[in-house]
Amino acid sequence: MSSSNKVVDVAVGLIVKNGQALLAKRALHQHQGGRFEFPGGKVEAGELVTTALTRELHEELGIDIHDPQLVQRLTYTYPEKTVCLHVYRIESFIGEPIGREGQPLTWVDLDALFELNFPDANRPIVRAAQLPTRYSITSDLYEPREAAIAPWLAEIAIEKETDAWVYVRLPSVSSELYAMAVQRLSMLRPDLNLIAVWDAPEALNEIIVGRHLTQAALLAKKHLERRSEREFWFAACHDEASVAHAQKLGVDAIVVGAVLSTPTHPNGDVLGWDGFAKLAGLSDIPVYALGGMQPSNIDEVQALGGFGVAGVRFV
Ligand SMILES: Nc1nc2c([nH]c(=O)n2[C@@H]2O[C@H](COP(=O)(O)OP(=O)(O)OP(=O)(O)O)[C@@H](O)[C@H]2O)c(=O)[nH]1
Ligand SMILES: [Mg+2]
Repeated sequence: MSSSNKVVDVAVGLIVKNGQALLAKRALHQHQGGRFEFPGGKVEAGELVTTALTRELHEELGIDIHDPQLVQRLTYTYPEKTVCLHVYRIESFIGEPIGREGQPLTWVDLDALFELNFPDANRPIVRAAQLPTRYSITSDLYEPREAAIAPWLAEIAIEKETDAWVYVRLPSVSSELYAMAVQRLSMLRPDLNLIAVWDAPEALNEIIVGRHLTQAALLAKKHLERRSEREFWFAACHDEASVAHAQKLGVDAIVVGAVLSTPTHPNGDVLGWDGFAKLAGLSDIPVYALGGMQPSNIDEVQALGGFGVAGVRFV
């Protein structure tokens, strides 16, 4: 293999403060010059990726970072070279960032990142930057009829935190009733980022942020057609084959479980923490842990290579 075929590992910092990300502008003479970038740089031979991240952000910005969280590993082939961007979210650092190499810096609202000119590899980073660390799931209607929507809404209205991402999971209902429930929830709680089941009616596209594939639907899917760049796809994965397929398909994040047994699924197949760590390690995209998870499990989940927690009842 000639050296030009080698994958260049790059440590990339998604530095977030007050809902904004720190960007630099690449110099014109650089690869993908003149475009915005997330600060970072090449991993040196024999260097740990996190060591490279700490070094690069110190060299480029003069800051010392704490507790970087792996978001994704993104491989992209440019005409000139192939890069693997190891993207870490950083919310804690010491020092005020300055462009120590003369590069201009700016803070940009996370949802405005979609509008900017980044290196071609970066589109998935912009989407991943929007993802929450909590993936909330609804309980089902108590029975599959319209009258059950009102009490269901009342529960959700008090249960879900402001701006939560909520997967509307109603396995028992028809698609008409499903659409009605999602529409009414979106009117009652316009702040929520609603995720519909993968085959929900197209009429919901205006009010949802994305769709969720069950593992069976994921495995049956050969292509993923994103309706817009801002449409997020999630998929449930319970084994290695589904984790691999989700990545091949290009979904944005996966929900892996069941990590622990729960009252609602007492006899289901349980991965345990070891099983979760194994699947999370195989994933280059963000992984949510599902099954007996609470927001307080986030540190444990992230220590095992996960990104966030998923669950029906967060307290
Ligand atoms: N830092 C950074 N690099 C990116 C991004 N997206 C992307 O494709 N890259 C690519 O990753 C590669 C390495 O990044 P870099 O040029 O920052 O490397 P570096 O800091 O070590 O710079 P140097 O080699 O000029 O000293 C470049 O080919 C660059 O185009 C991004 O968002 N941030
Ligand atoms: Mg750099």
